[in-house]
Amino acid sequence: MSKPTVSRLASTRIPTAYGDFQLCYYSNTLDNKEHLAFVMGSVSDAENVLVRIHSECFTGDVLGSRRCDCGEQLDRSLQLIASQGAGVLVYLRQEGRGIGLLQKMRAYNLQDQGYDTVDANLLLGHGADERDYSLAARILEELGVKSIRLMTNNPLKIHALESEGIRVNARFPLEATVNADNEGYLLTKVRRMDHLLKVKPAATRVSVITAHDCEPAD
Ligand SMILES: Nc1nc2c(ncn2[C@@H]2O[C@H](COP(=O)(O)OP(=O)(O)OP(=O)(O)O)[C@@H](O)[C@H]2O)c(=O)[nH]1
Ligand SMILES: [Zn+2]
Repeated sequence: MSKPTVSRLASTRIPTAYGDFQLCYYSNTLDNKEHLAFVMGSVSDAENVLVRIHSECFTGDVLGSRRCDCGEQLDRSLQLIASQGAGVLVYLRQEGRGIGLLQKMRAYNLQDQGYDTVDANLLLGHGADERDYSLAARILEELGVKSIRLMTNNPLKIHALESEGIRVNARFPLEATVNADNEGYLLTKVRRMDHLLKVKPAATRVSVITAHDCEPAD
């Protein structure tokens, strides 16, 4: 099967609390969703660009839900990009790890009955994680990014990007604040999804395996 392609249809300046970003809107040949890149500084032809591949989470990103760490990761990654003066946040419309908002809401109800985030997906007839990173790779290529430092705790995301031809030179951990509502969820990500987090009891910070600096991606 041929690789999907992306086309940048528009780009506009978005001033934020962290400075000015360019919001780039992409069409693509894989799905009908509005995938985006939020770019600061000069990234074309650049090596080791600081990158976040963020999967849409309406409840966490927009509503500030404390069930997950998405909103905090979004905010922190924009802050980190601004602190470096350059970087890219790719915003993929893969709500609910690819199952969509409706099914994620049903999965939340199952979690309130005691199932974990993985089993809830499986009970609904979905995979644990249905995301695809091919469009993220094509967007990074379209921006001219040569190699990246990826802000993530998810090793599968690194492998998926590498298998799409992206050079991931380093991983930058993203801390999360543990609370009573997300503690079990974070623990499941560690135990069942191999996320690189050490979850301490609620009301403390999650301490990530390598706390503050980039580490080799492999
Ligand atoms: N199906 C489902 N999706 C969820 C749940 N909680 C968060 N999500 C979605 O999960 C996606 C974010 O994935 P995460 O597993 O939190 O993190 P990640 O992107 O794999 O890894 P990081 O790069 O470290 O953030 C977003 O699309 C959220 O909407 C849940 O309980 N069930
Ligand atoms: Zn979330």
